[in-house]
Amino acid sequence: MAASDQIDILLYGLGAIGSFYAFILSRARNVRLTVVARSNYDAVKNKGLKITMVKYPAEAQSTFDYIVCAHKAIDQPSVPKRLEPVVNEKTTIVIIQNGVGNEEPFREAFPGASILSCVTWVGARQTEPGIVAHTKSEDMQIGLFPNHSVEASLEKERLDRFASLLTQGKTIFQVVPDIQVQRWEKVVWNAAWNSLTTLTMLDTHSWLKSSPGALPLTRRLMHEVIHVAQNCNVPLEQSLADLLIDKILGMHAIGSSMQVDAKNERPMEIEIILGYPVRKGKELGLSIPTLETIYIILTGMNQRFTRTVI
Ligand SMILES: NC(=O)C1=CN([C@@H]2O[C@H](COP(=O)(O)OP(=O)(O)OC[C@H]3O[C@@H](n4cnc5c(N)ncnc54)[C@H](OP(=O)(O)O)[C@@H]3O)[C@@H](O)[C@H]2O)C=CC1
Ligand SMILES: CC(C)(CO)C(=O)C(=O)O
Repeated sequence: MAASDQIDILLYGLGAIGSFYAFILSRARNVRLTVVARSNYDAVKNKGLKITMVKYPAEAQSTFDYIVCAHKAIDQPSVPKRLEPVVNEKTTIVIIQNGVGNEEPFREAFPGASILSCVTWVGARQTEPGIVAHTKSEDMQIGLFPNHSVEASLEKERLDRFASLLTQGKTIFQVVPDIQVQRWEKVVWNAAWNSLTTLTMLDTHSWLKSSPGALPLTRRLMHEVIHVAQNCNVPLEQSLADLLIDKILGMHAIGSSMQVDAKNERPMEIEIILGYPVRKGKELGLSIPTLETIYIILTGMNQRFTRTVI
């Protein structure tokens, strides 16, 4: 392979979703993949996978064409600093996480970089260190978080190139014109199902059947997030709430990645799923009492799991 054809990718956060997409990217031609693994470093290293593994980005001692962030968005603003040694003027950041506002700390730290923002519907879980079960569905939407200081043709080239790797990796995905629509749609879903399955420790269907108030509360919560999105100029319809409720009722009952975190007493992604919409809603003077209440209670619960991240 000519060095100029090689695409250097760093995958940051080798958990359930990171492992899934590391597998996809490892199937693409010309990709040299390096992964940053933390707690599962030894377990994965001992399996002899043909990928380069490091514990800290700086250990890679090179820069990357793409840095795929699939870590939990727990303390998002702390991550760009750790990636600084491996970012250069050609690096594109790819974010595969739930939540909204995830891109902002990266744009602030790397104002010249392109950012690709992804919403995945893959359901996966790391059952033991280094072992990941793909539990349900496979779909992803990807789009630019536009950077007006980068030429539009270059941004598109970077998007197309990454999309071609996903195609070669044989995963299901769509390139979309305004990814914020899909990010907010997914956050309406996560704000409801992740929060309510975590607070109750029930699956989605048991929660909905638990009392006559459960369905209306779920709908109210979704409507408030949609209201915030609309006021942030993201064109969602209020009818999305009923679509998402019908969607869940048409599926097997599920828990959520947040519920898994709570069961494992690990920090939960409260800020990017609830905190950002709450802050936006308050800035805009919107009435969001249900969303705010759920956010405050989950923030309290999260205190039990908060620990120092190294
Ligand atoms: N799991 C799912 O079904 C779905 C998850 N998502 C989203 O995908 C993203 C990843 O979730 P998921 O794969 O489930 O999470 P996991 O907990 O399985 O994996 C997260 C990985 O990132 C590592 N990590 C976390 N924080 C940091 C950090 N600050 N620096 C370096 N590594 C870090 C963890 O290491 P360590 O083990 O050492 O903590 C772990 O290996 C989240 O935003 C989640 O909401 C979206 C759709 C579905
Ligand atoms: C897998 C899925 C789609 C289930 O709601 C999810 O996003 C999560 O658990 O965080």
